Amino acid sequence: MAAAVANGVKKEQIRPNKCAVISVPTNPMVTPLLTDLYQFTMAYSYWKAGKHDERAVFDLYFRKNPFGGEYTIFAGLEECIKFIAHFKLTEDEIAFIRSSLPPTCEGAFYDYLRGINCSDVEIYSIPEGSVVFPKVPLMRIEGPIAVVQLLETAFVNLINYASLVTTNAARHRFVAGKSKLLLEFGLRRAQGPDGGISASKYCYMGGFDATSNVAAGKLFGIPLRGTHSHAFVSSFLSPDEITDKSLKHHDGSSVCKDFVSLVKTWLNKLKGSRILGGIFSETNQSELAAFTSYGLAFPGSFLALVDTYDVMRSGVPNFCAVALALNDLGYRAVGIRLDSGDLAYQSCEARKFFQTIEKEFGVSGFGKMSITASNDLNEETLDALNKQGHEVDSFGIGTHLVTCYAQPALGVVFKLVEINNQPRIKLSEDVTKVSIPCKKRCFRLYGKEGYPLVDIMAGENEPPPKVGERILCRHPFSESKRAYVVPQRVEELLKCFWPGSSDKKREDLPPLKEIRERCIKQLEQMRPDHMRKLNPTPYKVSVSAKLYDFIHFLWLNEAPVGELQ
Ligand SMILES: Nc1ncnc2c1ncn2[C@@H]1O[C@H](COP(=O)(O)OP(=O)(O)OP(=O)(O)O)[C@@H](O)[C@H]1O
Ligand SMILES: O=P(O)(O)OC[C@H]1O[C@H](OP(=O)(O)OP(=O)(O)O)[C@H](O)[C@@H]1O
Ligand SMILES: O=C(O)c1cccnc1
Ligand SMILES: [Mg+2]
Repeated sequence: MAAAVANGVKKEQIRPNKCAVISVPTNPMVTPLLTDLYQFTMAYSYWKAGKHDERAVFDLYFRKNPFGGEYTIFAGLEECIKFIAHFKLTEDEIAFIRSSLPPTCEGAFYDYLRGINCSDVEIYSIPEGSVVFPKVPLMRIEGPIAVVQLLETAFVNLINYASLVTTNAARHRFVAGKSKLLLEFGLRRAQGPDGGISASKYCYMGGFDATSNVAAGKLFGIPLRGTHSHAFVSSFLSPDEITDKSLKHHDGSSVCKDFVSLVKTWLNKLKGSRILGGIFSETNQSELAAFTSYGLAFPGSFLALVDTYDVMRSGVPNFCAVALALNDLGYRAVGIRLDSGDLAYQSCEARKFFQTIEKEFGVSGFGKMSITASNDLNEETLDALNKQGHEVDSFGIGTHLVTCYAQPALGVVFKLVEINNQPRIKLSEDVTKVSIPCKKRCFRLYGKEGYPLVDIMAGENEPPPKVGERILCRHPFSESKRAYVVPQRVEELLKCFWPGSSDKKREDLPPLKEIRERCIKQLEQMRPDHMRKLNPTPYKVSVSAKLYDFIHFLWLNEAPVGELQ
C-alpha cells in the first residue's frame, strides 16, 4: 500500500486510530461483497480506463417521503461508518470476485482490489435521527470513483430500511401520543433476523420505549419488556396443578403458605360484590391457574393476558383476584394485556372494573392498573381508538410496524454529482428524477417562531446563508416557486463523519439513546401542519439562486436538442 502522506502523518497511522473506537458492523453479512455485481464490473472498467482514482462526489438521498407523509427520519449512518471503517477485501473475497468476473479481466486488477480501503474517502452526513426531506443529500460521499462506487449498494441498503422503519415508528408515536408506552413486538413477523434486529434498534430510535427482542436488548441496550402468551394460559388445567403455593411478603416479614387459596378467597369476594358480581359468575379455572402461577413467579411485576377465554367474564376478574392477593402481600401488579376484540370498548370496561375495585375494597391505585393492547395495530387503528375514546396505556405493535406494511421501501438513491471538480447531472423525463449537480453544502433555515422554514442547497464555495440576512430560496425545478427568507437561525446540515485524508475533525457517533432523544426533539420542533396525517403541508426544499441557474445551464448543456421532421 502506498504510504501517502496527509499533513505530515502517514495514512496508515491515522486509520487505526480512527478505527479504534468504531466497532464492526452489527451484521457480519455487511462486507465489501454485500453489493451488486455491477459495482465490481464498473470498478474494473474504471481501473482499466485508468480512471479509478478520479475524485468523485456522490449524494445519497431519497425522492419522496414515505407513508403519504411530509417528513422522514434519517437513520443507518452509524452502520455505514462501521462498514467503511472496516472496508477491506479479504483474499477469499478477492478470489470469489476473480471467479465471478470474465477470465479476460487482468490479474493486476485484483492487486488493486487488495490495496483499497476507505482512508481516502470523505463522508459528510446529516446526523442520524434528524428529520429530513426529499432531494437534500443525507450523505455526501467523496473519494476515488472506483472505491465510492463499491460503497453504493451497501450504503443504500443500510439507510433505506433504517430510515423507513424509524419514520414508521415516529409516525406510530405521533398518533399514539407522548404519554403512551410503545412496545415493539415485531421480531416474529420481521423480514428475517436482520429485519428483526434492525427494526428493534430503529423503532427505539423513532420513539418506541422498549422491545420484546432479547438480542436487540443485549446488542443496543434497548429496554426489554414483555407479557406472556395464550399458550401459557391454556397450558394450565386447574389451580390444583400448583404445588409450591407459598409466597413471601414483599417486605420479607412473613410467608403466605397458600397463595392459591388467598387468590380464591379474593375471587369469591369479587363475585359477592354487588356491582362486580353482576358482570361475571364462574371464571375459567385453567386461566386462574395460569395467572396464579405467573403471580407466584413474578409477584413484583405481574401482568396477565386476559383474552384467552372471555375478557370481562373471566380474564379481568381472574387477574384482579391474583392482583388483590398480591396486594395483600405488599406487591403491586402491573396490569393486563388485551389481544383481540374491540380494544377501545374492552379497555373502558376493564378500567371501570378496576375503578370499582378501588372504591369498593379501598385498594388505592387499583383503578390505575395498566392496560396494554396488541393485535394487528397500526397508525389507522391507533387513530380509530383515539377517536372512539379508550383506556389503553400501552400498545404492543409488531407486524405493521416492522414490516413497514404501509410502504415497503423508501427509494434511497446514490447519484454522481461531481467528478474531477466537474459537476454532473442525471436527466430524466420525470423531473422529480433529475439529480441536483455539484458538491453542495446544505442548510436548514429557521424562522421567527423557532420552526424550520426551508432547507437550502448551495454550491460548496458559495457564501453560506447568514442570520438576519435575506436570501432567495428557489425550487430546484419550478421557475415560479421562490421565496425570500430572513433566517433567525442557520443550521449546517452536512457534518464530517469520516474525514478521509483531510484534517477535518470527525463527528462522534452518539449512543443510540442520544440519537433517539435527538429524533424526538427534532420532531417536536416541526411546524404541526407538516406533521398531521391528513393532507400535511409539504416542507420547502430549495436551492440558492446561483445553484438554480447552474442546474438549468447544465440541463440545457447536457440535453440533446430534438429534430422534428
Ligand atoms: N375499537 C376498535 N376500532 C378499530 N379497530 C379496532 C378496534 N379494536 C380492535 N381493532 C382492530 O381490529 C382488528 C381485529 O382483528 P381480528 O378480527 O383479526 O381480531 P380478533 O378476531 O378480535 O382477534 P383474534 O383473531 O386475534 O383472536 C385488529 O386489527 C385490531 O387492531
Ligand atoms: O399483531 P402484531 O402487531 O403483529 O403484534 C404481535 C402479535 O404477536 C403475538 O401473537 P401472535 O400474533 O403470534 O398470535 P395471535 O395473533 O394468535 O395472538 C401478540 O399476541 C400479538 O398479537
Ligand atoms: O411480550 C409480549 O406480550 C409479546 C411479545 C411478542 C409478541 N407478542 C407479544
Ligand atoms: Mg396476532
